[in-house]
Amino acid sequence: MTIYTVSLIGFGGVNRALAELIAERNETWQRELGFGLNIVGVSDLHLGSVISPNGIDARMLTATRFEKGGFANLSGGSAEPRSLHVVRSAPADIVVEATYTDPATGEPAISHCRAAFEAGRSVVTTNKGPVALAAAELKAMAAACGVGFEYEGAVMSGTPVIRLAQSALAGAEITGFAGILNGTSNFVLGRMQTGLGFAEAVAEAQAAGYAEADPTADVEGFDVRLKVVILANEVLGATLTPDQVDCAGISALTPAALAEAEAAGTRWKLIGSAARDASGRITAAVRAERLPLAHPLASVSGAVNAITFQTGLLGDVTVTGPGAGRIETAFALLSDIVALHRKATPLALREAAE
Ligand SMILES: NC(=O)c1ccc[n+]([C@@H]2O[C@H](COP(=O)([O-])OP(=O)(O)OC[C@H]3O[C@@H](n4cnc5c(N)ncnc54)[C@H](O)[C@@H]3O)[C@@H](O)[C@H]2O)c1
Ligand SMILES: N[C@@H](CCO)C(=O)O
Repeated sequence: MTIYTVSLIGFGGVNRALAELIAERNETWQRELGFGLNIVGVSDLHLGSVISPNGIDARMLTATRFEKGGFANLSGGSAEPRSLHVVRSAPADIVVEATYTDPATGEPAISHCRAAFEAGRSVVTTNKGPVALAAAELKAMAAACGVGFEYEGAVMSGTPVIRLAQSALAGAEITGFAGILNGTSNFVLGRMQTGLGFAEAVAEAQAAGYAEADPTADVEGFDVRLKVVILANEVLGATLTPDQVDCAGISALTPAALAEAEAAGTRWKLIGSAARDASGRITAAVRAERLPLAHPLASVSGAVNAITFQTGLLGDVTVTGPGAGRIETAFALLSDIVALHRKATPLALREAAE
C-alpha cells in the first residue's frame, strides 16, 4: 500500500476541507484508490506552522479551534507561518498549495511551487495565480526535477475541465470555449434576481466559502480572466497573459437591470470565452452578457459553473458542475493526487510497502 506524505500550505477553507476528507476517508481511499495521505507539515499566515515527520492527526487538526499563532501549541509547531521552510523541510511527497490567489503577481504561491520542485516534491494546487501567470516555467521546472504539477481545481473547482479537455477531448479539435467560470458572481447575480442588494449577496458568497480573499476579483472579472488564460493556454495552445484579455465584471448591474432583462426574456451572465480563428489567432474576453433564457448557460444558477467547448468533430460539448466551494475544491486536490498516483508515480513519490 502507498502512503503519500503531504504538506498543506495555507490552511483556509480548501486545505481545511482536504484535511477533513483525510480524517474521514483515508481508509476508504487506501482501499479504493490504492493510497492514503499523511499530513507532515502545515503552514498558514494566520495560524503559524507545524512540521511532524511522523504525521499530524487530521482529526485533531480539523477539530481544534486554533487562535492566531495557535500552531505554536502543537509539537513541532511555531506561531510563525514559515511557509517556505515547511515546503522545504517537512518530508512531504506532495505540497498542497492553497494560499490566496494574487491575480497580479501569483505570489507567494509561485515561490512555494518553485521551492517544492527544488526540494523534489510534487505540487497540487487550486491557486490560479501560478497556473495563469507561470505555468510554462513551472511545468518545465517540475519536469526537470522529476516531480508532478497538477492544478485541476484552478478552473471550475472540482468539476473536471482541464484534464477532460486535454485527455477525453484530445483529437476532437477544440476551437474555442465559452462559459460561466466564477461561482461567486453567478451566485451573486442569482441572489440579486431575488431582490437582494449587491453587498449582501457578496457577503453570502463569502460566508459560503465561494469568494476570493478579495471578492473584487470575483465581481470585476479578474478571477475569470485568470481562468480564461489558463484554459486558452492549456486547451487551445495559446500563450496568453491576463493583460491580453479584455475584462469587465458584474458590479455595474443592479437588481432593477436584472429584473428588466428577465422581463424581456433574457438573463445577465458573466461569460469568459476564447476562440481560435481561421488564421490561428486566439482572442479572449470576459464580460457580462445578456443571454436569451433558452440559452444553455442562462439556467446555470448558484455557484454552479458551466463551459461549452466548441469542437470540430463533436460540435458543442458542455460540462456543468460546482464552480466553487470548500469540499468541492478539496475534491479537485484529491483528483490531482489520483492523477499523480496514476502517472507512473513521479520520482519524488515514495512507496511504503506494507
Ligand atoms: N474556495 C473555493 O471555492 C475555491 C475554488 C477554486 C480555487 N480556489 C483557490 O484555492 C485557494 C484557497 O482558497 P480558500 O477558499 O481556501 O482561501 P482562504 O482565503 O480560505 O484560505 C487561504 C489561506 O491561505 C493563508 N495564507 C495566505 N498567505 C499565506 C502564506 N504566505 N503562507 C501560508 N498561508 C498563507 C491564509 O491565512 C488563509 O488561511 C485560493 O487560491 C483560491 O483562489 C478556491
Ligand atoms: N472565487 C472563485 C473560486 C473558484 O475559483 C469563484 O467564486 O469561482
